[in-house]
Amino acid sequence: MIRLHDVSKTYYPRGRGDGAVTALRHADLHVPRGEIHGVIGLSGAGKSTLIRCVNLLERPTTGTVTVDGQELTALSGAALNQARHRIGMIFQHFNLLTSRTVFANVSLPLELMGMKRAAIRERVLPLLDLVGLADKADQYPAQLSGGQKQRVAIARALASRPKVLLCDEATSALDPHTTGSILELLRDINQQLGLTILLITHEMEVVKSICHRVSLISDGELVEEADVGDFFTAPRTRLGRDFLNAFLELEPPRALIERLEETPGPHSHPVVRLAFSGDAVSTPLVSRLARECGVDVSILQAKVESIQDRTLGLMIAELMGPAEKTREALDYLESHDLQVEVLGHVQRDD
Ligand SMILES: Nc1ncnc2c1ncn2[C@@H]1O[C@H](COP(=O)(O)OP(=O)(O)OP(=O)(O)O)[C@@H](O)[C@H]1O
Repeated sequence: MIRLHDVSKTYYPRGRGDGAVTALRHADLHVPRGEIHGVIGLSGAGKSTLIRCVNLLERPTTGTVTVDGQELTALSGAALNQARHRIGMIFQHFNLLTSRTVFANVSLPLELMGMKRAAIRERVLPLLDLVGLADKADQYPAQLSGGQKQRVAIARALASRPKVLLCDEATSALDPHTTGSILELLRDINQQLGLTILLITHEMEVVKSICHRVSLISDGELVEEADVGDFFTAPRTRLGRDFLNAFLELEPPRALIERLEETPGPHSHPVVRLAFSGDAVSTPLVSRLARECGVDVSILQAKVESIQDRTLGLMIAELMGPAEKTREALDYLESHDLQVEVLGHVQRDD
C-alpha cells in the first residue's frame, strides 16, 4: 500500500551554501495493505522527514514514493492534491482550527473538496460517533482535552475516506492513559476500516501496543526492520537493543557495568543477557544450567513481558563456574533457542 524506494531527502537551508542536511538516506520501505507499521528512532533521526515524504509534504530529493499503486513522486499540482485525499494525517499538536467547531473542523477537508452540505453532514456525524465525540459537535477546540482534540483530528483525517493514515508522534503530547485510549481507537480503525497506518514515534510502548511491524531509523537510515514480536525478543542492532533495554529498564546494576571487561580473563565470569519466548519461557532454565552444565547462575535482573500475543522472558545473569563450564553453558543456552548476548566479563571474587 505504501512503498518507498531509495528515498533520500537533503535540506538546503536558504542562505547557507554549505549547510545542507541529509535527513533521509536511501530509505526502502514497504507497508502492505491493512498493516500498522511503526518507525522508531531518537530525536533528529529523520522520522518526521520520512513520514512527510510519504504524502510529499516534503518532496524527496531522490527516489520514488508509491501509495495505493500510484507513484506520488511523478505527480504535481491538482493530481497530487487529488491523490492526497487518499492519505490522512494526524500530528503531535493536533493542528485544529481554533475558530471552528468540532463539526466544522472535521468537515473542512470535505468543504475543500466541494462536497454539498447535506452530504458533509451525512459523512461527518458517523465519524464523530466513531471517535466517541458525537456530543461535542458544537464545541470549540479550546473546550476539549488533548485526547479529545486528537479524536477530532482523527475524524478529520478520516473524512475523505483515505486508504492510509499517517501518524506523526500522535500521542507524544498525551498522558499515558489518554495515549492508551488513542492507540485503542487507532487499532479499532485499522480493524474496522482496514486502514493502513504508518506511524512515527520515539516510544517503544506505542510500537508494542499497536504495531505489526517496526523499522528503526538512525541518522537518516532505516537500519533494522522486523515483526514487533521479533524486535522485542531479539533486536539485531545495538540501537535496537538500547531501545529495548531502556523500555524494559533491564540494565545490569551500575556497579557491575563499571567492572565489566570486554574480553574474558583467566579468572572471570561472563555476564549475559538472555531473551526467551515461546516454549523457552516455561523451561526451568536456571536449574538445568546448574544440573546439566555444572554452572551456578546469579540472576541480576529478570522480567516477563507480554508483547501482543507473545510472552517474552528477559534476564541478566552472571554465569559462575570454571571457564570451560561457562562456555558449555553458553553453547547450551544458544542451542535451546534463546537469544544470548554476552555483555562482558567480571573478575571472579572466589
Ligand atoms: N526544514 C528543514 N530544514 C533543514 N533541516 C531540517 C529541516 N527539517 C529537518 N531538518 C533536519 O533533518 C534532521 C532530521 O530531522 P527530523 O525532524 O526528520 O527528525 P526526527 O527524528 O523527526 O526528530 P524529532 O523526533 O526531534 O522531531 C535533523 O538534523 C533536522 O535538524
